[in-house]
Amino acid sequence: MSVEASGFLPINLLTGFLGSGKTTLLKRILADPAFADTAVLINEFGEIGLDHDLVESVDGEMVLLRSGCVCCTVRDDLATALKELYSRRERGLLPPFRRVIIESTGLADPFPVLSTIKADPVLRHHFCAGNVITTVDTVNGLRQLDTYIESNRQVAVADRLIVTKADLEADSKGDSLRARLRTLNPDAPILTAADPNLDLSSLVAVQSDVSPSGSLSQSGFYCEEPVRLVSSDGVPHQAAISSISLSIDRPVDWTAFGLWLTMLLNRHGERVLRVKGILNLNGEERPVAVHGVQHLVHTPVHMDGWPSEDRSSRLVFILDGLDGALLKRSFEAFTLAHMPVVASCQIAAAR
Ligand SMILES: Nc1nc2c(ncn2[C@@H]2O[C@H](COP(=O)(O)OP(=O)(O)OP(=O)(O)O)[C@@H](O)[C@H]2O)c(=O)[nH]1
Repeated sequence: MSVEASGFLPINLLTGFLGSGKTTLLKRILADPAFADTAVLINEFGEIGLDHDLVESVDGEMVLLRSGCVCCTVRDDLATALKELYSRRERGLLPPFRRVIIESTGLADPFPVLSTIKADPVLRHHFCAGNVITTVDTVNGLRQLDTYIESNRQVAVADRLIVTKADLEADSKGDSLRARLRTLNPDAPILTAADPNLDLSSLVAVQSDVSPSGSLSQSGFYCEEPVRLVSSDGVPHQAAISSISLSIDRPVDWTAFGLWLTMLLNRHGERVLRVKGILNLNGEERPVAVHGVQHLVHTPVHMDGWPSEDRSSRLVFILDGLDGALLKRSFEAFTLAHMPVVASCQIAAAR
């Protein structure tokens, strides 16, 4: 039975390690009119969620994007968020979206996400599995696969693997990454994000045959026996991972900030898994989005405007074995002298 005939709403899981390009790919999908009837759930790690804003939405937990897509943030319970979304659609409170894309956190082990959908009888009644799409960063991907079990799981479960940032690396590194991906997941097509002809429809696809129960066999969504992958030292890495969120309510000096970030990543890049933020810079009307992944700092981008009334600068760091309190103190010392910084640390729970 075709998906349309089945009445099930397909769910695509968009996963991939921290900073590997999930939101970038999501924005590309949502910008395509063919996907205007999409609902997006963004699952965020860190106290200050930023992806929601970086998709250029307005504030609030659930918003209607300019493209007509629905976007909301999941902080606690994925099953509840999906049911709420479906219920609002049925009651005519949301447009009749025809698919859901879940952007997982970069630290997520995809299996619990997938089994949440499988295990819940209500969800099984309304939703079916679309492709699991996994982004892998050419610059940092091999090291992340060497170090983080979650990265291996994200690759193993994929129906489509998207290699990102190939434009920033030599071809030989891209070739090594592809070879590694092939060993972890021999079946999934490996596609390149930089390819202007990347067929988004085949990414956001659904297996053509949907059984009435909604169960699908090919996708990792319905994997009964999760693939067992063991990290090199056998230690779960989540234990050392923490996040710190910094919020600064006065404009930031770009030069001082840039110097501080460069020094931080030069010294501790291995342990700064991700930094992303929205900055209110001295002399700038529009906010600037900054992104870093380990030693790599991406070119800062001026956003179209502030996503909400909040004009404070916000930064989220995800750290592996680096003390967030020390990082905050260093930030204050370098960039803000004695300006107040509101910060909080939390221990990560990979979802
Ligand atoms: N040059 C280049 N930059 C890219 C590519 N894909 C993503 N980026 C950049 O990488 C940075 C991180 O991209 P995001 O899309 O935010 O990554 P993410 O996986 O959503 O990050 P998290 O949600 O924090 O895990 C941004 O600065 C992007 O512009 C790519 O193919 N080439």
